[in-house]
Amino acid sequence: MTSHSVDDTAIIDITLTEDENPLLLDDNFQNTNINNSDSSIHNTILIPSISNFRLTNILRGLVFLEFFLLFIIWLAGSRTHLLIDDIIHFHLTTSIFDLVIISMFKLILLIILLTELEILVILRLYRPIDRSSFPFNRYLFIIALLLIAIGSLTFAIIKFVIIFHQEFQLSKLYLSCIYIFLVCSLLEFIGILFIFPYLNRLKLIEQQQHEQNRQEKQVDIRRVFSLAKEERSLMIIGTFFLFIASAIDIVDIILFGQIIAFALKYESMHSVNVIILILFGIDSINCICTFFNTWLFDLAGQKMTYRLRRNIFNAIIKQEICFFDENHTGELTNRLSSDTQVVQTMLTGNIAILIQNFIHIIGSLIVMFYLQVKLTLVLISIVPIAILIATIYGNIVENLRQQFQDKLAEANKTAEESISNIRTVRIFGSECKVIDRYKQNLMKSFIIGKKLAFNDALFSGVIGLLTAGIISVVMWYGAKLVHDKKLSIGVLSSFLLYLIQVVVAFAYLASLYGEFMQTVGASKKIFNLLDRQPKIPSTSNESCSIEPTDFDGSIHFNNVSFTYPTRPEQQILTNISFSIAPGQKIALVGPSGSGKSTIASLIERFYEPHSGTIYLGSYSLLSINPQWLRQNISFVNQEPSLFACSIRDNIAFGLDLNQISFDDIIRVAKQANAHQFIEEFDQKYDTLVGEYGHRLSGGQRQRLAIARALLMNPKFLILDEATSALDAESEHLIQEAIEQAMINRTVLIIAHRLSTLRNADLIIVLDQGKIVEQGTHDFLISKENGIYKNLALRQLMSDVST
Ligand SMILES: Nc1ncnc2c1ncn2[C@@H]1O[C@H](COP(=O)(O)OP(=O)(O)OP(=O)(O)O)[C@@H](O)[C@H]1O
Repeated sequence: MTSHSVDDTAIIDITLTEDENPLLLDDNFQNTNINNSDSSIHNTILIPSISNFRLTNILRGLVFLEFFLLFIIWLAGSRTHLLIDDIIHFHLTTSIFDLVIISMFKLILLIILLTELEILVILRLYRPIDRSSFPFNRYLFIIALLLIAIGSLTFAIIKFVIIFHQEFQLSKLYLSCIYIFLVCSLLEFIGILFIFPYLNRLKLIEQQQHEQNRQEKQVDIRRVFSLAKEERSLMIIGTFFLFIASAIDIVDIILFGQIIAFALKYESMHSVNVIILILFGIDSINCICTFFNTWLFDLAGQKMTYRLRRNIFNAIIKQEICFFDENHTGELTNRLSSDTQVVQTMLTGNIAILIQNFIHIIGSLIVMFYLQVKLTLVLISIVPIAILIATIYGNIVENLRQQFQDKLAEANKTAEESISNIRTVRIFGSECKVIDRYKQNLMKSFIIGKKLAFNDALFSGVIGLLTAGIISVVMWYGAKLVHDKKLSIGVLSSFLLYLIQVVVAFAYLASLYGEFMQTVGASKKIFNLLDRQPKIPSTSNESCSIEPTDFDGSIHFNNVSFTYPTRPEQQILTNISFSIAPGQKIALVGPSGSGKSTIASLIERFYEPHSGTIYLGSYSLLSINPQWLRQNISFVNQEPSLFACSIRDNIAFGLDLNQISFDDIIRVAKQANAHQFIEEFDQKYDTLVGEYGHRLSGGQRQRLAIARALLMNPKFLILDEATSALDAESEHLIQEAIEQAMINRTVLIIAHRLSTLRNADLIIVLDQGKIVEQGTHDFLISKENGIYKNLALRQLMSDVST
């Protein structure tokens, strides 16, 4: 495989055998260019957004530079016989041939592994399920890369330590080789540590390319941090206090060491007293700084979450109706509650811990180098191994944690569904069934939870063991130095306290990694929501801003066909054409599922037709301001849902309470025959209706919904089965109200009770999404074998039998 660039485009050439090539199986893969040549197939994948300045290329360049420099210095610095001498009489302290050889192998291995890893990640993206095509896991590649980097760094440190303490002088060229090798090994190690986030980023870029129609922005670290952009100043001031507090932690240890040193001298307590006083003084400052940094970071967190939740809610509410068909309510509310919480914890709480531990590590290492160079070098040579183990294990735990969250979310969905449908559950006596279903789903999360508990404990154990190991090694070496009279006990004590601080800080950082990955996951979901542009706008924009002042209530359907996006294979409406003249009363009838409510949804622009046009007056529905549309077209749907507030607020829901008088509310309630039952309640119009209006009867809910629609004073009124839940008396009263409300407006009624449609100007009969008959009641009833006539007869017979 080779990698090169064309303008801003990176092309990755992949040579695979026919069996191995997963891309060949993917019909949808657009940018694959396949050239057959004998037994191998040469594919070119075009990836426009992968920069040449990517981490893998920087690492490739670095190992190449390292080898090149070492090789040149080795060649230039040795005369031919010395060059051979360096190989034949190789010795760790005097030869540099080993560095050249290691860097050469490193060059070969790193280039192969990095390249293979990149291919693996990119290919897997296109065949995420077919794991059998990939014999190697990407983690294996990463482990191999890390082992190489750690091996090289450890070798560099050992060689550095050994030659640094030998008696004889080494040439400058020789020393420069050691320095180059050490610095490059360190940079390579750091670079490889970043390979995980890099690969995730690469994956994101690829996903973006692959799903071009989805407007997902790349979630990188910078973007996650941009969430707390407005709280930057609070966090900067907080960091200032944090910096002082952390610096005091470091100074504290110097003072502890001095106290031990003075105490060991058995002299007067004066010096100890002075140091104790200083210690108390600076620790008091430390407490004040800790108060300020905790307060400022927490405040920033609260502000950020407040803003983020508001923005997410705005984004959710503006989405088109189809979005809500596709997404579960529980998942969306989860974005608002737990995902924002995860981001808050990371961006404010954990950032403070990160900065504090970082300062502890850097500050402690500086002081440790100052106190004892050799001992610090021993520590530094062990720490990378500890980081490697902690990182690998941290990833395993993190994967489990992710699985646990997913399973728990599934269980929550079941619980939420059962609770919100509790009446249906009770009617069918299905309590045991839903309890069992919840238990089964919960069990799945519990099984992973058990593994997680074990692995969490093991992780703590591993970290503890590593800590103990590092402390033991450094203690042993420190004790040896004290024994050899090369180090004082006071310095060793301070050194050990610093050591503990460094090790604890590393342990914290290792545990933060998992949380950070969780934050990236949560932020990705948040950004997907924030970035998502509704496919149907809910407010006006350039394409839909018309507010027809001359709208007379007429509507025209011209060859409209439609399928629901969530069920694209089922055609719901086919070539529907009809016109509703101003002030007409039109009825839609037909068997259940024939598409009547769908027509109403299209007029409300909940969905858009796949072909054909709907006109309001002389304007296409798509060009009209959606807010204007909702003010002029009211819709009372089959299952009117109310909000958990007062009757008055429910009736006034679509309008600003300051713009309407209480008299208006009473007037429409009277029109909808709701006034009488409202007056019978103790608190009348202030009566609370409960969640979804469950404290009212079905008929009462419908009458309130009609009153709510009438208050909007719409030019066009849609009544979808609006009288279905009423008894004969109420239905009669409602019919009267509707007759009244129809004056000066156009009405579209969708009703099964054909007897209520006698006075309709036009009845449109639908069957399987097509208009099969239309005309007045008398016309349709006179048709031999007509669908309407059959429906009417069937209804008449069932009315007689009941
Ligand atoms: N949100 C949706 N997503 C996918 N399919 C839907 C959706 N809403 C309705 N459908 C399907 O569209 C078809 C027409 O439904 P619609 O509600 O328009 O029928 P209807 O004539 O009003 O029926 P009814 O008289 O029983 O209310 C049905 O097959 C239904 O399953």
